[in-house]
Amino acid sequence: MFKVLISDPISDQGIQLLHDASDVQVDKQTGLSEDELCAIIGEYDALLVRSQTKVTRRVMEAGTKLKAVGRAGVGVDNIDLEAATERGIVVINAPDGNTISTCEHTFAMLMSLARNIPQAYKKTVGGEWDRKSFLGVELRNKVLGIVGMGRIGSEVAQRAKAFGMEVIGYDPFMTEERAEKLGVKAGSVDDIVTQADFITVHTPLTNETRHMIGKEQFAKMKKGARIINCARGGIVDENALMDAINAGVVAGAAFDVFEEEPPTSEHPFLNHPKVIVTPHLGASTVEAQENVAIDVSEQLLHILRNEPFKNAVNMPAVPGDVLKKLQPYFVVSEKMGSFLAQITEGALQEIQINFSGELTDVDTSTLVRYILKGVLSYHLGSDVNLVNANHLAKSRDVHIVRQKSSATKGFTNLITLTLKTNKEERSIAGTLLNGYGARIVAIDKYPVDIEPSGTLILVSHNDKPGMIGRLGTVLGNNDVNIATMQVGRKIIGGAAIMALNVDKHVPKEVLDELSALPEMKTVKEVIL
Ligand SMILES: NC(=O)c1ccc[n+]([C@@H]2O[C@H](COP(=O)([O-])OP(=O)(O)OC[C@H]3O[C@@H](n4cnc5c(N)ncnc54)[C@H](O)[C@@H]3O)[C@@H](O)[C@H]2O)c1
Ligand SMILES: O=C(O)CC[C@@H](O)C(=O)O
Repeated sequence: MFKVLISDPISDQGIQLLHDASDVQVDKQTGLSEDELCAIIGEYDALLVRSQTKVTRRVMEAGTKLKAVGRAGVGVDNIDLEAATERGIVVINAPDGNTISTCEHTFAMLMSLARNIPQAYKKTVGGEWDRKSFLGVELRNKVLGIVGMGRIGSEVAQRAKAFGMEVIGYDPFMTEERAEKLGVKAGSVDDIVTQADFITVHTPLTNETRHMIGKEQFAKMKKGARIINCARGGIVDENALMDAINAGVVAGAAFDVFEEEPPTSEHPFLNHPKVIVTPHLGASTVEAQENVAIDVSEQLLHILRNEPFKNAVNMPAVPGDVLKKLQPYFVVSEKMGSFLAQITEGALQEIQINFSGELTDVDTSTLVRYILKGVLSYHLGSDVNLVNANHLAKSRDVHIVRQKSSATKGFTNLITLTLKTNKEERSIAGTLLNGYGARIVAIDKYPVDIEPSGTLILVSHNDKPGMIGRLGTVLGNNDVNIATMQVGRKIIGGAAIMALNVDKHVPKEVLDELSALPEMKTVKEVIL
């Protein structure tokens, strides 16, 4: 008999499947502290949670029989995936079940914002018949900017079109063809902030998306724009938004999610007449809660019964002998993918992966997963893992070309990656040097020798005297210390690159100052 613990309020209809299973005993205990959960989790084969239960490393360690953790929802921010992977615990989620509810909540917020419904309701029930203060705006012929055109963003676009809105969508994975299929105009964040009357964000929270709608974007924003966030707190900079509202640039905002949840009673959104809020209710519908509970219950049953399952968000099992050969390449593979994603511009179309030398004789599909994880995490954040990396690439029409060749350019092993986007094609090669660890040995076919770790600056420029000095002066003036530096060129005076390991994160203003130097082409910061 398998024992399943449900530790958050989850739809009873959704978990009926577990109740009906003759080989499963279901226990429900909600509101447990970490200590209380640790004290009982040792008896259970599976744990089913929503977002309240924090499934920490301690909980995983106490769960000595635990085979699976199921999250009835999308975000797995409350589950320590690394600890689960280390202990061989499969973590699954329900990525599709609450898409429509969250999309509809976004629209409810958008319309409430356009017509001041919460503010008008408050006054009316307070006894005031105020028909002057709440002049709204129509949606028809207005521009909606959608940042993040995944599951929810695409559904929002479809509904906006039914309201006669013009939609501009931005997503690094959205090609012109997909935009056309969805009936939206593909634009940049800049296009959205300068042209949109309503802006809604639907990305995960990653290093790249944190504060992606911030001070700089509000400074360029179309006057009177309205902002909606039903994705994750922190994608829109809350302080910068308040300043923009108070300065009269932004006409109003509707937020379901906050940088800190729940927000404190002093949070400026809570009593501002132009801001409307809900307590993370995007997925709170009968249907969504039933859907996610059904999806996750089905998969938990498969895992417990040792049957094939889907929606795993952590690592697949790798046979021991293969693991031994591949393990030394895991980190370099992922870092190479991340490196290349960070320096390549445009919508991703193809990833070419070539293994040579001693890597030609082994099944490298796990390394492919690490590479894809590195590439895709840059855009999709912590939602990407070794189990779903292939699927995510495929579902976004990213073509993966795997090759093996004997040409090693003198190295015992070599991994060469090429990313093709709608704007450019860039490549890097990396190796594991016996006794010296991982090295990037070529960038766009320029030979280099770079340790893939920490913070790097990658510069493309024209090979002219004085370039190194000018760059060093700008970094020195801004207190950025250079640890190592590599210069690569093919011909004297031609195109060249510089790669620098620096001791700290380089502020955007400093990167802009470097980009403005004569003969510079591109300057990118890479964080590994
Ligand atoms: N409020 C709620 O209750 C609720 C419910 C469900 C989901 N969510 C959240 O909504 C968000 C979207 O969920 P989804 O199911 O549509 O996810 P999804 O993975 O289908 O879509 C996210 C999209 O964001 C894009 N993206 C990543 N980085 C980007 C960037 N820098 N700029 C533009 N686009 C970028 C990705 O390419 C992807 O297409 C997630 O943060 C999710 O956790 C909130
Ligand atoms: O209501 C919930 O369970 C959170 C929903 C949402 O944030 C998710 O990530 O699925």
